[in-house]
Amino acid sequence: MNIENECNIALTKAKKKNKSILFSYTEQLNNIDPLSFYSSAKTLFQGERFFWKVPNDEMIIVGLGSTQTFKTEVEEDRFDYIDKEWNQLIQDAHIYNPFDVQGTGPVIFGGFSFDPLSMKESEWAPFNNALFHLPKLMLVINKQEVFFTINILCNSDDHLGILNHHLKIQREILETKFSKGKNSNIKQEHEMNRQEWVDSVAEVVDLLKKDSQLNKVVMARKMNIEFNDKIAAENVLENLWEEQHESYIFSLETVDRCFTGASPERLIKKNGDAILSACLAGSIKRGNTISEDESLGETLFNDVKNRHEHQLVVSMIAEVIRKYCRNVNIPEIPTIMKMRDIQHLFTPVNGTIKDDQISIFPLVKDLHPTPAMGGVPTNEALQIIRDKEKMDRGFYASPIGWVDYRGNGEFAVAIRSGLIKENEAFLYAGCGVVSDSIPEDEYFETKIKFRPMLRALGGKKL
Ligand SMILES: C=C(O[C@@H]1C=C(C(=O)O)C=C[C@H]1O)C(=O)O
Ligand SMILES: [Mg+2]
Repeated sequence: MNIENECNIALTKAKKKNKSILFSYTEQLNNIDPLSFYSSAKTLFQGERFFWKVPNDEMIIVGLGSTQTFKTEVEEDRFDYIDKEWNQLIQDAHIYNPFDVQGTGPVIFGGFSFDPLSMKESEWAPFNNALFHLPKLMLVINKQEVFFTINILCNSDDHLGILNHHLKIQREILETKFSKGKNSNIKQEHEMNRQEWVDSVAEVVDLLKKDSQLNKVVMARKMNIEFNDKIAAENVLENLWEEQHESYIFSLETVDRCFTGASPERLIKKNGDAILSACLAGSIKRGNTISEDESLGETLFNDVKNRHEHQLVVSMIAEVIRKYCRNVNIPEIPTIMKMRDIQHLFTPVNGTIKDDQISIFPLVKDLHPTPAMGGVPTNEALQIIRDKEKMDRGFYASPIGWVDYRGNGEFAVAIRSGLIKENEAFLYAGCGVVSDSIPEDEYFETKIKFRPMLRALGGKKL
């Protein structure tokens, strides 16, 4: 069997070098349903699963188990840390991957905390400042082609039994039929006091008015929901898939927690030397009729406050992308992106990377947080967020995504998201506050942004 021969090469290398060597083997398979694949591994791999789907379904990745987990508490350098650790592992790896397709072969999936210097809350503790899994088993569906990768860490004293063990697990999961459980019932919802939040936004508006150097601060709030029984992350994911098909759908599990959501916002994509980013900021609700919806879209497009909020994001992203890319292309005016519950101003950005040896991590590091999540200037805005928000955003509003061994990858901004922990869910929503923001309107905007997660959790009829 080819896989045995290849595994033997890795085992020999591990013996010769007297160290652990990553063995990664990719093959093409017939169709597998990604959600069933994720769900079937509940018993075996809960706490070590991830899920990723892009808006047009061109890329779906499901990872199960963890051959290696990369976690760090370092602050500023958390991006470099993951980049280095990942590079070190793949440098000596034995990789069998005959496919020249992005996302195949060994891939890590994970994300970063929003702000390592913010206050810490216990619900986020196991995520650290960065958390990535290299899965044991991974399914990748790239433009309808199905690939399956198995990753094994071979120690110097291991033998072929290690491969058989993995193949047995693989068979077990592929043969498991999963039946969807019922949604849990909500016991109670708790939001931070409305007036308190509105007041803190008003304080930020005052700061923005007083200080001409300060242009924008993104303020978020959280909602805690308690359920009668444990929440099934698989159900939430399936609901998000059905209800928010136009979004990035993601989940990242660790220990007894699952961070999941449906984000409309790409941070960065790298495919060879092609770079894509997106500016998304400025929001308005959807209309009840086509004509009301169109007229709301027009109002958004012509609204000075929202255009300003948006332009601040475009300027910053343009600067970072120009630093790394040539042939940068950014339309002069935004278009309207319509999601199920909300419409946004949207400007796509693309370019060609100048240095093709560079990985995606430095771009992620320089882009995060964009003024769609932090503010302008970044550091001043972050300090105000720490002072005024008084909560731990955890991985909310942060980069979440994947990187393959060739340095390709994609990160979305993890908004419209929530953390599920047994029978509790913590949902987050924020909005760009500028000097002409009306605090009550910003409250309403965050209310709309909670909807995708609330609906997926079986919350209020929306
Ligand atoms: C911060 C969020 O969304 C961001 C803020 C927006 C705004 O203020 O108009 C729009 C899109 C997102 O970039 C969120 O959904 O929590
Ligand atoms: Mg806004």
